[in-house]
Amino acid sequence: ACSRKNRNAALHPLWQSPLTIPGGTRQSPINIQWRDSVYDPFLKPLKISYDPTTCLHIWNNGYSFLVEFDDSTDRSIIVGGPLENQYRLKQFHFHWGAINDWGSEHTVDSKFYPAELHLVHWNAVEYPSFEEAVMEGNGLAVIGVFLKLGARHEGLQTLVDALPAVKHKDTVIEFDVFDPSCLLPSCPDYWTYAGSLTTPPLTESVTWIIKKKPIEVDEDQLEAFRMLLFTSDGEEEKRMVDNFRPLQPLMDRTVRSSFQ
Ligand SMILES: COCCCN1C=C(N)c2cc(S(N)(=O)=O)sc2S1(=O)=O
Ligand SMILES: [Zn+2]
Repeated sequence: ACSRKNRNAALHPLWQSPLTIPGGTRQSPINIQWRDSVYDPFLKPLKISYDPTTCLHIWNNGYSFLVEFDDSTDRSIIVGGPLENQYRLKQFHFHWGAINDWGSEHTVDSKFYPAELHLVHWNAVEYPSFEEAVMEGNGLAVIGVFLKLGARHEGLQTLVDALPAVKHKDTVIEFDVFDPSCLLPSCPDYWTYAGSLTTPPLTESVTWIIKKKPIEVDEDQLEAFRMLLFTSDGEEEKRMVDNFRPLQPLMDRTVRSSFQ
């Protein structure tokens, strides 16, 4: 069913139409209707322990910029929350808009934020590799954090200062110490639901953990994201903006909250 909201979502050239995989019953992103979310008292607090020295590099993959981590050991993990196992940090990336009125993938009560951070983790307890975990229903756990316009974020600035070096698609820069927990809000509250990757292969393998509180970044920091390019060096320049997927139908899913 193509709800009114879907028609409003910016249809990005990458998504000629709201792409859903045939038979997809748990696609992401979704609108989180606060009053329809169900408080689950059995949800545990999410425990996050990242080792900043596992940070490897920043990579412009032509869709977003990814900060990738060494996931060969359990040095950077999350556990608890809705998760049965511990999950290893693989990478984090962002989605953002051309202007501040939109840019996030998830919405809350149909409100878009100017950007959204995704911290991608995989279930290394049950699966031998990230590639295999991507194909399994409980293979991935992604923490989503909304970014709102406000004060300058000092932790993010070290990342922003490196972005000019990865302006073009398929450029990489070494980035060897960064603690992504500085990008998380201090409030422990989150929503959680069963969903999918929001970019191809769109596999339905993600336990989403969406933080209720946004972090604040300033206009210059959002503009730094917008000066990245989708295109390689030498190609006609296309600014990397609006790299978010349209909202997908909730179907037979319940969004649970860790808070009342
Ligand atoms: C074998 O690997 C297949 C590629 C999987 N990945 C690529 C993405 N585009 C991607 C998007 C993700 S998102 N936007 O749903 O967090 S997570 C993620 S990912 O897990 O890092
Ligand atoms: Zn993402």
